[in-house]
Amino acid sequence: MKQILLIAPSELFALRAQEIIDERGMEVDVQIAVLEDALEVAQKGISRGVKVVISRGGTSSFIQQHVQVPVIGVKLNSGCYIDAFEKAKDIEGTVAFFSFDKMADSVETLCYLLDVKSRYYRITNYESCQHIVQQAIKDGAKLGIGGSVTKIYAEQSGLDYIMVENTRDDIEQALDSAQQTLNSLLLEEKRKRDLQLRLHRYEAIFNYTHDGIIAVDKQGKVEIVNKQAEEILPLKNKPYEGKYIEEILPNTKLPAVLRNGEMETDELMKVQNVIINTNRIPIMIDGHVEGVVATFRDIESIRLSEQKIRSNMHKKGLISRYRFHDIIGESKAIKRTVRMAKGYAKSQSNILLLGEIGTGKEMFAHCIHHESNRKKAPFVTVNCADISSLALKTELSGFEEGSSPYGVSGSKEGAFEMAHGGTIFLDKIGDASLETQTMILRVLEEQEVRRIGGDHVIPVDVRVIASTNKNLRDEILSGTFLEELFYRLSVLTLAIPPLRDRGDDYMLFSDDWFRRYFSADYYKYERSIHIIMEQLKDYSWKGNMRELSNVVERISVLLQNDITIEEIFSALPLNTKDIEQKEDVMLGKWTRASILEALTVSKLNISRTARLLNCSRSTLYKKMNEFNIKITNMNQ
Ligand SMILES: Nc1ncnc2c1ncn2[C@@H]1O[C@H](COP(=O)(O)OP(=O)(O)OP(=O)(O)O)[C@@H](O)[C@H]1O
Repeated sequence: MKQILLIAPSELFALRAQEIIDERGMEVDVQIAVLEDALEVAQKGISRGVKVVISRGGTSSFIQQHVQVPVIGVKLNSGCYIDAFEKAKDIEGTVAFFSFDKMADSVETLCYLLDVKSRYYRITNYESCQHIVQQAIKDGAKLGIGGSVTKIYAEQSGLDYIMVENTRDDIEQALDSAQQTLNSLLLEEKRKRDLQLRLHRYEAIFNYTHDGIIAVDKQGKVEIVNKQAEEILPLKNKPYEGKYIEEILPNTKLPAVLRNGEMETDELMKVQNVIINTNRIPIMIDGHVEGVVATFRDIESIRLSEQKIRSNMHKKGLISRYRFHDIIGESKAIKRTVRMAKGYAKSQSNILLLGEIGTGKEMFAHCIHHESNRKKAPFVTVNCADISSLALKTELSGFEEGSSPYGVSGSKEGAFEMAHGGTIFLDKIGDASLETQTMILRVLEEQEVRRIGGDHVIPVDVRVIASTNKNLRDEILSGTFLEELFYRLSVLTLAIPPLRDRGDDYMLFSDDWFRRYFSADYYKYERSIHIIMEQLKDYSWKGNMRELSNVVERISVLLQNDITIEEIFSALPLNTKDIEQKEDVMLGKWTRASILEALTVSKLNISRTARLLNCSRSTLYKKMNEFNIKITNMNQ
C-alpha cells in the first residue's frame, strides 16, 4: 500500500512526476484531478492508508481544508513561466499573474525587460479564486497566467489563459518533502506506539502489582493511588484526590521526603493499624523535589502469599499426614485418648503430649492439627533432639541474607514463621537446651520472632504442640527445663498410653503391618503369625509401636525364608526379663497351657522346655503327645 498520493493538475505534471518516481524507485500513487475531484481522490486514498498528499496551488489548499493528513503544495518557480512569456510578450494590454505563493521577483524583472504590462494577484484560498479572476478582468486583463484552479474560472469568464506547468525541480522538491514528512510521521507513529506500549505496561504494573502505590505532588497533594493502596490502607471510600496526604494518612512521612529529598527504603511502619513495609522515593527534576512516590506492602499479606507458595512447594513437609481414623486400636485406653485429643483439637491452647518412645505422639500431633481450625495452614515439625543448640535456633528463627551461622548464602525462613497461622510440633522438647527453651518461651510470650541478623520482628500466630518422653517435672527440679515454658506448653496435656496398656491392640497393629508386608501372600503365613503373636501377649513392648514394627518386620523376613517358629523366637531380641517372669508363672503344673507356654518361652527348644518344666526330654515328648502338641515348621 502506497502511503504518498500525488494529485497532478495536468497530464504533463503527472508524466513528469511518474518519471521521477520511477527513477527513484519511490512508492507514490499518481492521479490527475483538481478541486472537488482531487478531494475525493485524496479522501479515498487516505481511507486506504495514504499518509501524505502532494498537490498544487488552489487544489492543495482546498484539500488541506478537508483532510487531516499533511498536504504538500508544489511551488511554482520563475522557470515555469518561460513558456508563458512567449505569448505574454505579444499581448497588447495587461497580463494578470495568479499565484498562491508570492510571485518570484524574477518574474517581475522579466516582465519589465520584455515590456510586458503585468499585474499580480495573490490568492489566499481557493474560494476567492473566482472573485480574483473577475477582478482581473475588471482591471482590464487580456491574458491570465496561473494554475489549474484559476484556469477554470478564467475559461468560464472568457479570459484568455495560460496554465503554467511545473518544472522537474518543483516536482522533485515536493516529492522530497513528502518523503521526509512521511518518514517523520512514521517515526512519530512508532514513538507513539512505543509510548503507548510503555504506558500500558506501567498501567498494568501499577494496577496489578501486589504493592500499594501512592504519589504526591511537590505540595504533598495526592495525585495517584492504585487499587492495592486503596485496599491495604484502606482508602476505598475516602475521597483523597487533591487532598494533602497528611489529611488522609497522618503519619506517612512523605512530607519529610518532600523536604529533604532523601530516598527511604525497606522501612517497617504502622499506618491505619496495618503493618507495612515501605519505600519512599523522591521525584527529582533539575535537583528539585517535584513529588514523592511511596510503594508499600502489607506484611501480613506478603507472609500469607509466601506461605502459600511454600506450602505448595513443600507440601509433604508442611501438611499433616495422619487423621484420627488412621489411629489403630480398639482398647479402652486408646479410645479414651483419641476422644480427649479430638476435644483438644477444637481449642486454641498449646498441648503437651506425654508418652514413652514410639507410642504415637507425633501421629497424634498430626491428627490434632488436622482436626483443628488451622488445618489449612502449615504443620511444621521440629525435632529438638539430636541437634546442636545453634542448629535448632537457626531452624526455629531462620536467618537474614549474610547471617547464616553456617555461611549458607541467601536468607531462610524459620519454623515459627513457616508455621504462621498453623501449628508447630516441637518433638522431644525435653531435649532442647536451656538457651533454645528461652528462645521458644520468648516467641510464645511475645508472639513474634526475629530472624538471626534481622532488624525487625515478625509477628507470628502459631499453636504449639510439644511432645516428650521425659518427666518434665523432674527436669524442672534438676534445673534442665524451664518451669515457665512447661506451664506455657502444658495448658492441655495428653498422655499417650504405652502399648502394654492397650490390651490386644498390638495384635491389630501387627496384623495390619503383616498384611501390608505380605500383601496377597498374607494368608499363607496367617496361622504362623497368629501363633507367634499370641505368644507375645504379655510382652512389655518397652519400645512400643516402634519395637512392635521392628519385631513384625523381623518375623516377616524370617517367615519368608522358611525359618521355623522355634528359630524365629531365638532370633527375636525380646526383653529377657519378660520371659523370665513368664517362666516363673508357668513352672509347676502339667497342663496343656503350661507346656505350650514353656515351649514358647524357650522358643520351641525341647531341651530348654524340659529344663523349664523340670523333666526329661522323653517325659516332655510323652506329655506333648498326651496333649496332642505337635511342633512342625508352620511354613511347610
Ligand atoms: N495408634 C496408632 N495407629 C497406627 N499407627 C501408629 C499408632 N501409633 C503410632 N503409630 C505408628 O508408629 C510409629 C511411631 O509413632 P510416632 O512417631 O508417632 O511415635 P512417637 O511417640 O512420636 O515416637 P518418639 O517418642 O520416638 O518420637 C509411626 O510410624 C506411627 O505411624
